Amino acid sequence: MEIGKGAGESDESKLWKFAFGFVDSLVLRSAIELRLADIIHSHGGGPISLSDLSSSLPIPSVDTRHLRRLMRYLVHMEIFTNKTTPHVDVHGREADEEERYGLAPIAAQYLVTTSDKSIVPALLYSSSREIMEPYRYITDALRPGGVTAFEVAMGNNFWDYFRENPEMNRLFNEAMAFETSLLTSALLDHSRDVFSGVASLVDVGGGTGAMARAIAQAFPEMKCTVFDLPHVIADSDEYTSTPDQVILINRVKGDMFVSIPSADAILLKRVLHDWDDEECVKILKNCKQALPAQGGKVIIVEIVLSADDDRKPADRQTLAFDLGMLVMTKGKERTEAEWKKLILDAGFNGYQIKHISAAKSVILAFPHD
Ligand SMILES: C[S@@+](CC[C@H](N)C(=O)[O-])C[C@H]1O[C@@H](n2cnc3c(N)ncnc32)[C@H](O)[C@@H]1O
Ligand SMILES: O=c1cc(-c2ccc(O)cc2)oc2c(O)c(O)ccc12
Repeated sequence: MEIGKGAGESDESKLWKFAFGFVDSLVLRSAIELRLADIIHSHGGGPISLSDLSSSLPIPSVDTRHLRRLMRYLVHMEIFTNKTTPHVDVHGREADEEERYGLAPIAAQYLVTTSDKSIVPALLYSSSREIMEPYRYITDALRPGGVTAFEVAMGNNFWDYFRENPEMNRLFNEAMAFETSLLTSALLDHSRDVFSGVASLVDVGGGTGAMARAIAQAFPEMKCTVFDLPHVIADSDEYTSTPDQVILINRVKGDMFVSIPSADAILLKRVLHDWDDEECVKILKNCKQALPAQGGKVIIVEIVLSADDDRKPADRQTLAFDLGMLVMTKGKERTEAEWKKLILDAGFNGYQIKHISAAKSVILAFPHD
């Protein structure tokens, strides 16, 4: 313990933790690549011996002493559990002690790929080279002139890179759809009034249509359309079926900076935070053009930063999202005053904000009185 410090962590150990913060994400990635949670799950949830685990891995050979060290770290992260039991040899004699591993609750819920709550696509995406490497160039993103850290690291802008890399396009779309699945019930249960009575809706930048499908399922009379770039729409399914319903949505390819299909309501979920103010005003003006002459609304689902967030570092996740936008795109998270300015600059008449979950809000922008 440092002199003058309480019983808490020393400043030095805090700094070491920051310095090696990437280790946890990459160890988790290795656990996913090795399908450790799936193997233990298919072994009845464990416990499974180190030798059985080792012989079930999707790689041809492994040094079990190395695997044991990886498992030791994952047990420390509380992803897996471990027990040491005496190993009995073929003659019934007690030989060496043998490590056995089980799934901790977090792995059983989120890391088994067949679980409804599997977070595996989002973890593979966020620990990919394409997403980790740009963070090494944050300093470059501070220069005036608009080149993002992603462009410096990957040699292309974020959206064009995905267009040219189908595997990353698929991973990004899957990660976005996973994020949507976490928010769907909060959005539909707590904001039913926002959608009820709407005859047609276009989800602009709606990815592969996870949200449009959830809305179509909750409001079967509504004509729902997902609108996105051609390579994203090409990665989406035409329809999905539940045991009692076939959910059909329209899928339209296009560019929101050019024009947007007409509808009573336009949804923009986590789209505007990818763009600078001038680009957001352009997108919002195109949305306004797509709305009817009377009524209509734009439904924006985004983070609304509290005005003094830079003095409240407790909400680190929100600040990390904002930095993520700085690193990947030309966007940012915004305060209510910043949202108000964008909406009014795009020619809308009024707005209303509803808080829906810890991180997200619904901002309704109305074009007419
Ligand atoms: C951060 S993702 C959000 C996806 C989805 N709305 C969600 O919340 O999961 C932003 C989306 O905007 C789309 N996008 C980017 N540029 C676009 C453009 N010019 N026209 C239409 N969509 C675009 C991307 O392909 C991507 O699907
Ligand atoms: O690069 C990203 C990553 C995310 C993301 C991935 C997985 C999660 O569980 C949460 C967020 O979100 C992004 C996003 O919303 C965006 O507009 C651009 C890039 C990313």
